[in-house]
Amino acid sequence: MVVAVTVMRKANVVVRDLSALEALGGVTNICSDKTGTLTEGAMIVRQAWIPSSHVYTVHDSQNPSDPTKGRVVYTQSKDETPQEPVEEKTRDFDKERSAAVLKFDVPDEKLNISSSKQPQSPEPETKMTDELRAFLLSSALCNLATVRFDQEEEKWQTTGEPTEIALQVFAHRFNHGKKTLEGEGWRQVAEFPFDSSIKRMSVIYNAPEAQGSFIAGSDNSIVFTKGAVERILDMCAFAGIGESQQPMTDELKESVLGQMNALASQGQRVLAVAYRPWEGRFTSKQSSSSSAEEDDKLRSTVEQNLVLLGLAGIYDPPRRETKPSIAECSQAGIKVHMLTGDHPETAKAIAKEVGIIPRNLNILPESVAASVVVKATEFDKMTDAEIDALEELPLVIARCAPDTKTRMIEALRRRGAFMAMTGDGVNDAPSLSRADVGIAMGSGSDVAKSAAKIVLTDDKFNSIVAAIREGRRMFDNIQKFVLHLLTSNVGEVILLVAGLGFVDDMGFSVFPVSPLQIIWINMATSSFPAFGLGREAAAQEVMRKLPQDKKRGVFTNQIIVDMIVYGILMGACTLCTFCIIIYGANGGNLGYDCNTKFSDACIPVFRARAATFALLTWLILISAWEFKSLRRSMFRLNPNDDSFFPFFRDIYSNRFLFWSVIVGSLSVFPVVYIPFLNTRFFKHTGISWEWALSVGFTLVFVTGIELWKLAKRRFRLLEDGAVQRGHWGQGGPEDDGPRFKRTFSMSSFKTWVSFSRRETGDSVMMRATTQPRVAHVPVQV
Ligand SMILES: Nc1ncnc2c1ncn2[C@@H]1O[C@H](COP(=O)(O)OP(=O)(O)OP(=O)(O)O)[C@@H](O)[C@H]1O
Ligand SMILES: [K+]
Repeated sequence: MVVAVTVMRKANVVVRDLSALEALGGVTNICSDKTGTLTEGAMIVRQAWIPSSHVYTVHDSQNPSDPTKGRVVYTQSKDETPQEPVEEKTRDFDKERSAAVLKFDVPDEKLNISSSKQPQSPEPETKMTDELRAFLLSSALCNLATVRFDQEEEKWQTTGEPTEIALQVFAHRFNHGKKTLEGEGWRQVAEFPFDSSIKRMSVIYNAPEAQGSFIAGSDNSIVFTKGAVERILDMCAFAGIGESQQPMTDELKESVLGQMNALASQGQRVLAVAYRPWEGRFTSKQSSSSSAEEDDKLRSTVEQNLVLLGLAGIYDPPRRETKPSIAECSQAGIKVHMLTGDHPETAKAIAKEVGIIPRNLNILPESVAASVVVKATEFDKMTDAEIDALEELPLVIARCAPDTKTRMIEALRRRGAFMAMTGDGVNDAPSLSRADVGIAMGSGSDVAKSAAKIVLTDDKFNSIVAAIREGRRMFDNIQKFVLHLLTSNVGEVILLVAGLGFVDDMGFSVFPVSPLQIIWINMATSSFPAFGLGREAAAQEVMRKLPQDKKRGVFTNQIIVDMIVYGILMGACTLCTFCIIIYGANGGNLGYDCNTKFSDACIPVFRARAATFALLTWLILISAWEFKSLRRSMFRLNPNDDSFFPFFRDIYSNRFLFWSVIVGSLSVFPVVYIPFLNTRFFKHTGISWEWALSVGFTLVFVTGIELWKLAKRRFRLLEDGAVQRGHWGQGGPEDDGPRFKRTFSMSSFKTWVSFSRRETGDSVMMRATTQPRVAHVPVQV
């Protein structure tokens, strides 16, 4: 366990409760946040849309905190509906988007070379307009993030939330950062902070003399608001400023929402930016109200009759490691759900990118496809019975509130799932403590951290998967440890109970092994190999089998049957050795009072004991090597290793186990031969030809175990459940299109051919509605 915790520290996982790590091994469902966990958490404003005016697009920016990198171009829209230019952009952007993931870590020099080679875009460079200025004012001022150039370190430093940093950096591109503006005389008079349940934030500013007049009268304060589009839009009465200002009609609303969908379906988080001139000066008396209720009332009077200034599309690329980790989960029989505060379209686009849902939802059966992506409001409206009636729980829940997370946990629990839940916010604490395993982000709030059992210092999703692998390894090793312990106990009990039948002339039962021998074996020799088993590395297939059954725990059928089979084998081997020496070689001479004293009459019994003791010790030690794998041969632990005899390398890979077995085996000799000690305490004596029996039966034992393992493999006895990947495997390459373009080989070509054949025409529909495709992943073959 301690070993495991140190390993996990290195993997950026802090385990606050040891049992949590083991529990993680049994997780069947992971509910993950999006921002920062599945994605980089480094956001860039990619597009800004200003009503009936312009679309600004940021190109070639790889560093999310550096406003000097990249260039901004805009597209003038002549039409009233700005749909068209953006659609043009979409193609261009798509290219960029997939590239963005790859580009993020590339050193700047390299990027500059490649970007300078690109033909210059014919699009006009940006010029400042009042509309843009108003948009920037609101983005920069309704914002708690800071962006500054650190002269000493020669790089851009940012603080604050990624969403806000993105907007602040965007404003900096036009020299409209908050610092600059406040330097010009903008003064904040009130703030209504962001809250993830209302998903918006507002501030009130007083403009410097004459500066604010282009959007408000010079004596007025100005309210700046930003937040989730649907919410802000409902509070807007107008869109645009100056001559192009329009009242907010249903039609206009539709068009803005359409615009938002266009941005969101590219995976961008879309924020609406708005403002409102306040009648006269907003005084601090109004803002320093006493009760929370009055605060709310004030807030709702402030946040109404707004003027929409534009939309900002903010992109947060998925982490490169996310998709493979999700695929790993899927192979391990673990489902990944995404619970995000973002808009459904954004959530859907990102979920597709990381492989939580298939790119083509049609490959799912209709009944499932309908509920893969749901909005939290829909989910919250459903009754428990309705949720339980769903064929599958949603994989993506958008616009998620903290309560939704708790409901999801309960729904999962009713289905017998064992779930891990991530969270970072203060109001995630209830769901974190209610989940079977709560995982907090290192960057998250302290409340979340103290409610969670596990903290990810690096926030990354793949660290969760690493922790699960570690949990499963621990579980496997505990199983091996237990099997080792119980097998030796069963063997000893069989030997001792059968030994009651060896009755000497006085009518006493002669012990086939003396009490001190047993104690010596249990304490001195067999405990070290047992610890050694606890340090075994993870088997290759730890992440290819179903999570352990929480109700069964360590005692699976396989462990119980193995324990009985190996225990009987051990008991039989040791009994045979004793019997051969007493009855075969010495005519059944059990001597006289041989349990207590050494005499010439007891020599046969003492010699038989020595041989039995040596054998028992060796069997227990060698079984530790055998239990490195429950199903694979000790002589071929790694099926992919094609060296002729990998035995010594495999055995030596766990040094501690190796040496404890070797030293333990050799310790038999002094124990048997040291005079006085042997006859007086261990009640055995030096032997000669009997060694052959000990060695021979050790070989019999190993052969027996190998045969049993072979039978288990051949007849698939006592297998762990195979992972059924259902309709579709998460994170899989299935819907990535033809894969052979990237790595062309004969076999990949064959799979592609069979894949495209399956995928043509109505066979898709057939598969979707009739036969779920099931991929069997064999376990421990
Ligand atoms: N600083 C902010 N100011 C105003 N609105 C914001 C701000 N940050 C986020 N939003 C809006 O609130 C929505 C949800 O944000 P929230 O922070 O609750 O999501 P999240 O929990 O960070 O997302 P995820 O679950 O993906 O990590 C965003 O989609 C956005 O529309
Ligand atoms: K979050």
